[in-house]
Amino acid sequence: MKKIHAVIASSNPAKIKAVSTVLTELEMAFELQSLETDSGVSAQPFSLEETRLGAVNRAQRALRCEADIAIGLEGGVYELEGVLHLCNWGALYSESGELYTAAGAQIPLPKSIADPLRAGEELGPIMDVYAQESGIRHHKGAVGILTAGLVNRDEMFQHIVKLLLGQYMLSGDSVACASKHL
Ligand SMILES: O=P(O)(O)OP(=O)(O)OP(=O)(O)OC[C@H]1O[C@@H](n2cnc3c(O)ncnc32)[C@H](O)[C@@H]1O
Ligand SMILES: [Mg+2]
Repeated sequence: MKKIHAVIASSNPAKIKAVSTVLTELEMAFELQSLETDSGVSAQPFSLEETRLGAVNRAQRALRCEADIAIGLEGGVYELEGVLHLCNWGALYSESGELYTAAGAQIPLPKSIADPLRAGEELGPIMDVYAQESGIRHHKGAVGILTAGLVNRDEMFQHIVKLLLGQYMLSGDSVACASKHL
């Protein structure tokens, strides 16, 4: 069975856990490397386009370490009918240069979170103040706080990783097919 070499373009534990959980569930032989890459967008993306681009840039930059696949995951916010929403995007680049993208959960943000975001603060620290906890971005995330723990950030990213890997496996572009019983 060929071992798939995957890179996740972040050192955020919620993102690393999402990828390793999905690869483990798929019973793939894999090696997962974590590599911090520049997203090439602002620290707090403020539109669907910017959030998606952050994920794509991360994946593209992470592929430079000669992996079979590189995955970028990015959280952001965007405005819908006057309400700021959390949004999440993922991108997967295969070693042959094919790009796969997918969006994940979106959920409205309360005004007390949206106001400081509009004033230029980052969501991570705002969430820590809001929930009176520390390092929320690294585990349950805003989505975990806003769903009473029913969907934590790593679970939310797992869904995106499945959407990415599923498209990649279907494409025939995939060492993943050889590495798994598909
Ligand atoms: O180290 P990286 O990979 O950059 O991880 P990050 O937590 O900064 O995550 P993103 O860059 O993808 O997210 C962009 C911003 O939105 C924040 N953010 C996004 N989703 C969040 C969530 O569910 N909970 C807390 N903060 C979140 C995050 O803290 C950043 O300020
Ligand atoms: Mg970040």
